[in-house]
Amino acid sequence: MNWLGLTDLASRRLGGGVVGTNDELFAAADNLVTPEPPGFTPKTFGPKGQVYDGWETRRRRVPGEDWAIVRLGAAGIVRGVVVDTSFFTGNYPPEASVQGCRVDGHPSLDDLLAADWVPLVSRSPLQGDTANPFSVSRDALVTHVRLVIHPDGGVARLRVHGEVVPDPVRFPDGFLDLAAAENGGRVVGCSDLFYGAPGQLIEPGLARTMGEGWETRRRRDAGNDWVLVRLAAPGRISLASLDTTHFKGNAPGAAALTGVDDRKADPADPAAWFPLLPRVDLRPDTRHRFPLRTDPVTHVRLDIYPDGGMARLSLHGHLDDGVLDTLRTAWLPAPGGGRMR
Ligand SMILES: NC(=O)NC(NC(N)=O)C(=O)[O-]
Repeated sequence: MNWLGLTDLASRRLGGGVVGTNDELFAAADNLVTPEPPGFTPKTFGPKGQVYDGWETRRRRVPGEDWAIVRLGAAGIVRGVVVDTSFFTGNYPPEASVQGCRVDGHPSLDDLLAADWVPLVSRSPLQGDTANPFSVSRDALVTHVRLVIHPDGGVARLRVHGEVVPDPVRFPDGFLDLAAAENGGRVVGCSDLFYGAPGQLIEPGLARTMGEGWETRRRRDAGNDWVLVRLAAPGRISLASLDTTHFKGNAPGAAALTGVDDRKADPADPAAWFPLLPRVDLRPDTRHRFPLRTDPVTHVRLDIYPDGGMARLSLHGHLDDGVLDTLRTAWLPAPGGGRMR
């Protein structure tokens, strides 16, 4: 499995955050979950030393290790972790390990320190100034991860790629945005990502700028651009929102939605796809809402004509029969009040 293409569960864009650390003298652990790639300006000194875009602890003078605990923006099953030491050359940690835990609700740092942590990445060597990838083979639903560096040093980013398992308490009636990344939706294909990543279409909230959407290059042929979303779960869509906010001179002229149910047909077969929203004109800089009434689908394709940019795509609807029960089962409290054994 190419787990690098899975959602970064820790990303600040989904609401991930650093809950605590034992040391961040040189650089704040909060930087670990910054979505943008790390940067570095050499010979830039603040009151504590060279400024780094990452988490950096002081040089340890007693035995031990340093740690930072990250609350995932979306709970799920971790398939791989990247410990990115970009720009840390003479001060990267020689080794790291990662653990996960599940604590439901809104735990304090003390709750988390007392949690039962399970290994996700065993103590492993790191390289400096490198995105160090580690695949994870444990099928555990986790809400938090702990990065431990042995014995000290700096890490620019921690990426925690995995499959979102949405907590059904968030949608008691089974009605949700089936495309949303925080619910488990994922962009699995697109025609063009020249100017902006298509995964941004399904991130939470409104795009603050054109740069936070998906934008294709100007097409000079007869074709059209498209993006393919694997929904969080099978469901019937009743409201599609196609948001061209910020795209004033480069909104698509029109768009259409088609869908497929991969439990009944092969998405690779073009004949399996059926219309959800027939081709409709779009306006620049506008949040369009289209009421729909669809059969259950697992994948949705957005076609834009001929090219252009979109800020957000949301597809609200009801989960198909049985899906809510499956999610409730996944989230049954673990023995010991929700803590994983
Ligand atoms: N030049 C450095 O980066 N020195 C140190 N770190 C910072 N941030 O200044 C260190 O000792 O790791």
